[in-house]
Amino acid sequence: MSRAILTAELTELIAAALELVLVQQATLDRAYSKVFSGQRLVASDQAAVTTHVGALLRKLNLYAALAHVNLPVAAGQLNHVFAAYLQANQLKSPSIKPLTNQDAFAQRWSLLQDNGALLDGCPAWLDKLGQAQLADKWPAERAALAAEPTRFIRANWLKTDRERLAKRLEKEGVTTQTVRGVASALQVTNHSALFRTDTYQAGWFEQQDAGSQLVADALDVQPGMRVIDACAGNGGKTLALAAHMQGKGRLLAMDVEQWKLDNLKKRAKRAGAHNIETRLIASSKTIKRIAMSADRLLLDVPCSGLGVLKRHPDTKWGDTAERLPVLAELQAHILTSYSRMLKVGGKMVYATCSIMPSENREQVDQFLAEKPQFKLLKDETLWPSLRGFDGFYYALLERIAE
Ligand SMILES: C[S@@+](CC[C@H](N)C(=O)[O-])C[C@H]1O[C@@H](n2cnc3c(N)ncnc32)[C@H](O)[C@@H]1O
Repeated sequence: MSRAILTAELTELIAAALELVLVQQATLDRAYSKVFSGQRLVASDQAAVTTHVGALLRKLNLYAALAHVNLPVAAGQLNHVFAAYLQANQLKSPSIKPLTNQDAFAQRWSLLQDNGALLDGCPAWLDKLGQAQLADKWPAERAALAAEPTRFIRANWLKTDRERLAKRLEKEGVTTQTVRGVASALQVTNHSALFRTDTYQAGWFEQQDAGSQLVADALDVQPGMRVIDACAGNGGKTLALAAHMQGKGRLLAMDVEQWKLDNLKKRAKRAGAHNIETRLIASSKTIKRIAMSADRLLLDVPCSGLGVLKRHPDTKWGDTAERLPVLAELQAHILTSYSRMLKVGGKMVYATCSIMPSENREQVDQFLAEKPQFKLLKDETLWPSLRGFDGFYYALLERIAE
């Protein structure tokens, strides 16, 4: 934990972010942008807010149980949960009273010690799903998903290399270390205001999890190719693909949300990625028009996000469980209908930020059973428990016939 005593100002910001997420159902990103807007906090204070909000949300059910509060947390009970969090982590705030005396609190703790899922901040629906899908593997992943996330950045090869980037960042007070096995990744090792650096403004790096960088690497993109990123979003992986292409060839970034493509364009400009074209998917015709045109195709499909819970713990307390069947249908649809954009001899990656087989290998197997013109070259689940990266899955497939 970053500090033992929280100021009243930080306490207020943390409470405001929690209220936005838990009572008003805002996403965590939205809540942060709202509470930080106009604040001009120093980097360490901003980090303190995100650290505490993240830590509380990762184990919300545990702190709620300690506070004798039921989920979903009602507005009037948020302070009890916050008080339980502070007391459990031996933190103090001038504006929040301890929940109870230490002996009574220790008694509450001791009653929960046998409940592994609760201690890992895992809701019952997720624990059931994880056990059903991952069996013996699940407890280690469940624990890893409750850990504090690591900050990774990707050196933008269009402008620099990893060593030059590390040196320039150090001069701006950002300390880093290289990440073994991920050629473009640096791990940020201090609480620094990354996005306020000149290095960032110059487009030398993007914040991107090391696992996400590996997914982009798996597509084996080369300069001069015709590449499509069909679920590009804000362009995290698009920009990594552009770096592999070194400005040569064409990279088409598509999505169903225009505002995400607009963000992507701004990021591409800063990164110096000039061979990216964006296109909104308005209907199935957008896909049909470019059938069999791509050497490489990335399908980074909408998913549950159950591999990236460290970074987005709010996912556990929203409506993810109810959305799973809808997502499964969408994933199968995208695989089947978007794969037609790939040329014969071309390769595609189907990827998710989930570690659940139902969204991953099972989708790929079902697709291959229906489409013998594709073959699986390899697939991999990036387990959060292994290297501290977020959890991802990718399958590399080749189109072998029309
Ligand atoms: C996992 S996110 C993509 C993340 C992005 N590739 C990155 O690395 O930053 C999935 C994206 O799929 C988009 N999406 C949802 N439905 C879609 C559809 N039917 N066709 C294409 N994209 C879709 C979402 O808007 C979202 O941006």
